[in-house]
Amino acid sequence: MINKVFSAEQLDDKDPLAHKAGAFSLPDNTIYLDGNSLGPLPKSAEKRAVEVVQEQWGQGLITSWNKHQWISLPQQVGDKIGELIGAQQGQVICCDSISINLFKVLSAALKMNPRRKVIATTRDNFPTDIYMVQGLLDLLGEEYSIRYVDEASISSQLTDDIAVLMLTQVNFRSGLKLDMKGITEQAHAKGILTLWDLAHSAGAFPVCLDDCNVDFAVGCSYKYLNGGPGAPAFIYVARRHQDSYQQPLSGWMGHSAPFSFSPDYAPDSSVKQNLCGTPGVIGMSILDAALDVFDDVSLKAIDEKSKKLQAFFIAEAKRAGVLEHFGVASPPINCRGSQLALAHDEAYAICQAWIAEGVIADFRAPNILRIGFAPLYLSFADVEKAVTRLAIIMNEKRYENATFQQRQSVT
Ligand SMILES: Cc1ncc(COP(=O)(O)O)c(C=O)c1O
Ligand SMILES: Nc1c(O)cccc1C(=O)C[C@H](N)C(=O)O
Repeated sequence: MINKVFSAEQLDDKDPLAHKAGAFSLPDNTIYLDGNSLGPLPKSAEKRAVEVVQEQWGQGLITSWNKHQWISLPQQVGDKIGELIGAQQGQVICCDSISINLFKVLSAALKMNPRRKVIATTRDNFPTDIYMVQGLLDLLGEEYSIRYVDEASISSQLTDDIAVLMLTQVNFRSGLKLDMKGITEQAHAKGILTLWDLAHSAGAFPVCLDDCNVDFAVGCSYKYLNGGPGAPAFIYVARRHQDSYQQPLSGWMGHSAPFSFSPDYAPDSSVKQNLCGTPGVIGMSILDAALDVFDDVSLKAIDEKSKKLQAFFIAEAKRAGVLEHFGVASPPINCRGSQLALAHDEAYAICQAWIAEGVIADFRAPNILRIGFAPLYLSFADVEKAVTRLAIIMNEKRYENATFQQRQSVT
């Protein structure tokens, strides 16, 4: 896509998103290739954190539930996220974590497809997705089971005993991006409900939940949405399912009238039913402000820049001889999300050596150096510097004999 006719400087000069880096508080002398794990701090979020703590909580006390609309934040933030994932208003709610939301949606979906007893997913799905199914199956008993389908040929493995097909659109390790529209259509043809995990999709490229006729989706906000560590997750329930949807974590915030304090649970008939207990207002307010970064940019432009950054990385890495040291564990650029996986037996040590040189990427077991490209704050000059530093590490084998933290560390 990019042949080395353009320098990093030229590419940065004509980058329509170049100004966006100014919206983030980024540390000096750090090149951040890990926004696919934890996005950096938007300045708008920093400002809101102070405001929500000092003014809304500190001064407003309990009156802020109404005065600052804390009570409707989950819907307000949900709808803002909805705009980024192709969902019309009233179908997305911000709450809890992906793991908890998976439990809610899976339980509800099984109830909606009662004659079928199988949840299908891929074995290489992110572990929590699989663990949550395993936990649910324990509760449901032997009648229900999990079935693993091969990521490379999902459609041909869809059978009419499957109740729910739970997939992550972008594989957390390889970056493989699944065909949401095609797979959803084929699942529906077999009477299967679909549940998509958008952890590595939301905020990274255009997602079209309504257009793809998806049934349910979940996702997190701490990666490409830059909501901060442990920021609340979200759930999408397609409008056509909201009447029959019933999730089992029947907390008072999902009640149709929580402040009636009735002893009997009566679920809200909207996506709001997914609320369980009191929302984490501080974290959700910070996320609300963080999402403002997307106000004047399109996901199409973000996707286009991501592809250019990735192509530039590959071109530079080839030129500097870096790629000779690695296997490429990701599919081609048009079949992957906003990340690149490079395989090497010493990937952990290489990642730590790169971090020591000011370039933060990820190691993912067993042997993947995972590189995330977040176009809102990453420049072509950053990519060039990152490759230069990786080339020195590889050519001089600087990762050998170094002592690093335990392999249990996060990156
Ligand atoms: C695909 C996917 N699902 C879920 C999670 C995590 O879920 P939770 O937000 O519950 O920690 C991650 C990463 O942390 C992920 O990559
Ligand atoms: N959610 C994370 C966390 O709480 C700590 C460290 C990393 C994470 C992650 O997001 C991991 C990430 N989902 C991944 O794809 O590897």
